[in-house]
Amino acid sequence: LSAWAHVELGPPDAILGITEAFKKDTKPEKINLGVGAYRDDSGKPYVLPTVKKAEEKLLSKNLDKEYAPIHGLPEFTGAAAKLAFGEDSDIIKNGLNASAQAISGTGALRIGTAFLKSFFPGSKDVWLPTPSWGNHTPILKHSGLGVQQYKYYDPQTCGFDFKGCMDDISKIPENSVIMLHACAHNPTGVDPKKEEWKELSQLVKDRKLFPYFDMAYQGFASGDTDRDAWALRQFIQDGHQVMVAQSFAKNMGLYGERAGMVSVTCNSKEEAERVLSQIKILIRPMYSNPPVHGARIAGMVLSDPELRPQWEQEVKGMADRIISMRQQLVDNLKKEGSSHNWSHITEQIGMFCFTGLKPDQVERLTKEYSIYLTKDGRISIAGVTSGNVGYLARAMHEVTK
Ligand SMILES: Cc1ncc(COP(=O)(O)O)c(CNOCC(=O)O)c1O
Repeated sequence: LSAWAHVELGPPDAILGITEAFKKDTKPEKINLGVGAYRDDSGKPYVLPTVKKAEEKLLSKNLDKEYAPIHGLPEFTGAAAKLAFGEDSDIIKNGLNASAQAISGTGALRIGTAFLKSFFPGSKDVWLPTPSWGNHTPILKHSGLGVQQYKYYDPQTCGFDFKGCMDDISKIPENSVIMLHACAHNPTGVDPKKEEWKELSQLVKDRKLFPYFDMAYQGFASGDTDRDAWALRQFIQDGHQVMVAQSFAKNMGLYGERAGMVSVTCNSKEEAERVLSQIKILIRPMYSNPPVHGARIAGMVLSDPELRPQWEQEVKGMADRIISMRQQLVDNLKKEGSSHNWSHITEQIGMFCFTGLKPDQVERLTKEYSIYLTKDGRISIAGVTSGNVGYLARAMHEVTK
């Protein structure tokens, strides 16, 4: 008898399953709105010119392939910390961040939650917004933490349930961890307004909660890296100690290079050294040390005086295309004669849009129009182009009449 006779077939990943079905579809007008990766206006993946330039510069340096330090390449971690906290922040000036390069944003969350499991003095429950990124719960479970949820999205308005969120957070037991999406909430695209963030910060402080920011889209949401880090920096300014997970998958297009970082803010440089020493002890038996290529690219793009401003323009270009597609989709829905209020499509921000379409309407979009999206009505705006936005609007109008 085989040792694996008992192993069951696991459920397919919901998002990858959509891409499989999309690939099998032979209709020329098919559209894939499931994938959470940027596409240019011709529907192709986009390698940023500054990333290509950085790779050429790296190649000419004839670098070796030696191991990186357990906590990553300093030329990457230093630059990524400045991007998150701000060049002239106290955190950076006083060396108060314990930062470790991670296997992209997922790895940053995995290491950060493993650190919380071992060292967080309070509850081992982490509170997620409802809904949250599908991978948050499995990552928390892998780290042996509990998962709880607080209200966040309002299906009535397809917007932020600020009141429900505040009510739920005011009931979270003191000394718990609360996960917050720094910008471009996945899957809803719904972000709190600045005034709401300020009230959330005060309440999180009153409840003595520990904020864990997931910042996977800095620069990709609004087009401005400082604007997208505003909530994180506001919380720090309000006196919170935070943990933050960064990803360069979207804002630098380094999806498959797996460049990310986890940071913990501390009360002194000495404390940051103690914290980092324990994070390194967690990393060593997990994967020992991180991949160097993506980190070298990201570190160079962020630090090179010629590449950095160009990158800021390129990430703004991606954000602007997404924002323009949101507007064009709403304009086309109006042109089709839809009487629904679609303003949430332009009020939401980042890669994704929670359309408010019901499962049966999603079903019809796929079956009758070969438009692929997740059952919850989430569409990746990156999959919308000036070439298919008219067809998408017509189909959405037809199924919501
Ligand atoms: C909120 C959030 N955190 C973290 C991450 C981490 O991504 P990575 O590990 O690629 O950096 C992601 C990437 N999600 O990818 C799109 C999707 O499938 O919904 C994310 O959306």
